[in-house]
Amino acid sequence: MNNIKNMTIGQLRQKYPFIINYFEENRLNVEGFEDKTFVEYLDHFTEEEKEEWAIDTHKLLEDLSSYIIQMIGFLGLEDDNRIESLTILPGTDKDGKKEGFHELTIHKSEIVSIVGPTGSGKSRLLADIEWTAQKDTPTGRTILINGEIPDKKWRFSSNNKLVAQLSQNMNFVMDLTVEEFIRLHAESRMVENIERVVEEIIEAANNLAGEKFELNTPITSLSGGQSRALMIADTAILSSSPIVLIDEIENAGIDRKKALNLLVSSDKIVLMATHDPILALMADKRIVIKNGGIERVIGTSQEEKEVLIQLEKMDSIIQNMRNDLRKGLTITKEKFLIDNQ
Ligand SMILES: Nc1ncnc2c1ncn2[C@@H]1O[C@H](COP(=O)(O)OP(=O)(O)OP(=O)(O)O)[C@@H](O)[C@H]1O
Repeated sequence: MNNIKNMTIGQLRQKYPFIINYFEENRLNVEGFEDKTFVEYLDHFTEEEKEEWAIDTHKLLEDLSSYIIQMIGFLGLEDDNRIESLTILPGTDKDGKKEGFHELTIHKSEIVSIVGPTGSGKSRLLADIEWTAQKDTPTGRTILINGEIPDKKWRFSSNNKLVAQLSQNMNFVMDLTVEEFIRLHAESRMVENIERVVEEIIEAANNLAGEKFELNTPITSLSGGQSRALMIADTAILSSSPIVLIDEIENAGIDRKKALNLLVSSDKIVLMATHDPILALMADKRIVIKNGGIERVIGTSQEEKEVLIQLEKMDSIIQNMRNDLRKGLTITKEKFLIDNQ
């Protein structure tokens, strides 16, 4: 909260859209001062003006902080920037044996992949994080937020979720168009410039999806890949959740690299369970799960990053081939010969 004084009015309005009401209530016209801090704005009044309009700068500044704190409390919103890290403390594997790591802390803008055989417990780890487990799940793990035991409110608040889940089954049942869906979400988040957000989300989603869709497309008629793309764009741009959990993004028919970049660029902690080598190596670290327990945590090496570049080339060949086949074209050797040196 200390940095309110250092934020520009534009930044304040973006972070706390309700703040326009404060300016209105106090009959302060801040137009044209978006690049100035609130203190700078108040300083622009002359002594005569302050007297004439009874402007008490000191009080206005103090009231602004209280107003923001009260509104956040009232609306059940949280300052998501407060989340800097997520820590996993070990529990036990399926045989009750202690897990093979001491503690794992993941910071903002980090991507961690979760690998392991089918049924080994990848989804269970994501579920532990979502529930902010406190030795009260089958694994006995403990989840800390910013190094501390998190408030239980995270578990139950629907408006203010710690975690956004992007799961394989993204079947919409609501009878809404894409635009109505985004608007509804934007309104519930009290976004100021809804039009802009709607535009941004549809653009980002179409950038991820193979086939473009329109604002008036009913969400029930989106393909699996398109609804995935919409949810990822919506989560990156509009969700207040600082942690994103992804279970199996691979078959979604979207540009996986762009999707991850979009999520990470919005300062989120991203954890994804995956069987896909490209996604596994794109992460900064990977958690290896075996028999229900975290066996080890591996940092992605420089050599692996180099292999990843090759893998991405191979992948783009496959993607192009897929697109050509979809378009009814034939496959030629020249176009798809892999240069393997
Ligand atoms: N440490 C554990 N102790 C007890 N049960 C566990 C543990 N870890 C996982 N399980 C259980 O094992 C089962 C399989 O786990 P899970 O569904 O997480 O596997 P998965 O790795 O996600 O599989 P897939 O790759 O098929 O999606 C679940 O019922 C889960 O609750």
